[in-house]
Amino acid sequence: MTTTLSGVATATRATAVAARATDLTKVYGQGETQVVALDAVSVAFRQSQFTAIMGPSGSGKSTLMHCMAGLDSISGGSARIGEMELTGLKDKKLTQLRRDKIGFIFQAFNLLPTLTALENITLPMDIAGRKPDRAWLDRVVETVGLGGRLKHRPAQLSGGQQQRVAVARALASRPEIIFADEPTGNLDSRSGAEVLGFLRNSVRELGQTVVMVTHDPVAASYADRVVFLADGRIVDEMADPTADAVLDRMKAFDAKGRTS
Ligand SMILES: Nc1ncnc2c1ncn2[C@@H]1O[C@H](COP(=O)(O)OP(=O)(O)OP(=O)(O)O)[C@@H](O)[C@H]1O
Repeated sequence: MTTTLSGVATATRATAVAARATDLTKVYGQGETQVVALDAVSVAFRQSQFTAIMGPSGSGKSTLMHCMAGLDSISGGSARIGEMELTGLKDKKLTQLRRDKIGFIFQAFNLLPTLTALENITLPMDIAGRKPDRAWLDRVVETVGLGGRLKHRPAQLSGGQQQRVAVARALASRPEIIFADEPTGNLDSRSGAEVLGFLRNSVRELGQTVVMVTHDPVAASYADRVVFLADGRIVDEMADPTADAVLDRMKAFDAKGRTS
């Protein structure tokens, strides 16, 4: 049994659910222009697990992530972060929930150019007026592996290093769950591998929970589990994925249509 920094046993955390969708439905528009982006999706994301969400373009990956993260409203069913039900939460509570319980990583790194790497990492907590847990921050920074570059500004860092700063920023407040939307989409394959390795370490060594949308079977192979979406429904999932197995599954979508 591995013990995380907090002393919480990973084995215990692994059985708990960090986020859950139950019959989650999202409909955009009305009448003839109506699009059912999510069609009664039920899925649980366990703590200390790295999940990749894959599927053809337009299958609902980003919508699922946005609804789960409280960035978009829900048409039906429910979305929960930990024990907190998102439906019906007022804007202020939703903002608090996003700030306190959720970390975000986007394709664009979204770092502030005038701040150093370290200042960028602690910025969300500084804004919230919260002191970072020093031991945790040290551990995150160590896992980031930026060495002597913490005083550098974003322009002095490579794309991969900048994205690692963004990952560390998402981790700094120790959120319940991190949602990453194509985090390696702007990176070359070497830098992408660095960032993915770091994300995986944050799960294995720090006990974090990560959900990542990706189009890339190699990126998905870093995850513990892949969930496949097609036409707004979950059509399959795979444990301990390899890039080849994921690629084969994606090809099956093309060969048999989206609802295979
Ligand atoms: N704001 C919106 N208004 C109307 N329709 C939308 C909106 N956002 C998404 N959709 C539609 O919902 C469906 C799912 O979109 P979504 O972006 O979640 O798919 P995706 O799997 O993330 O696609 P991609 O891989 O291309 O990013 C698509 O048919 C899309 O056109």
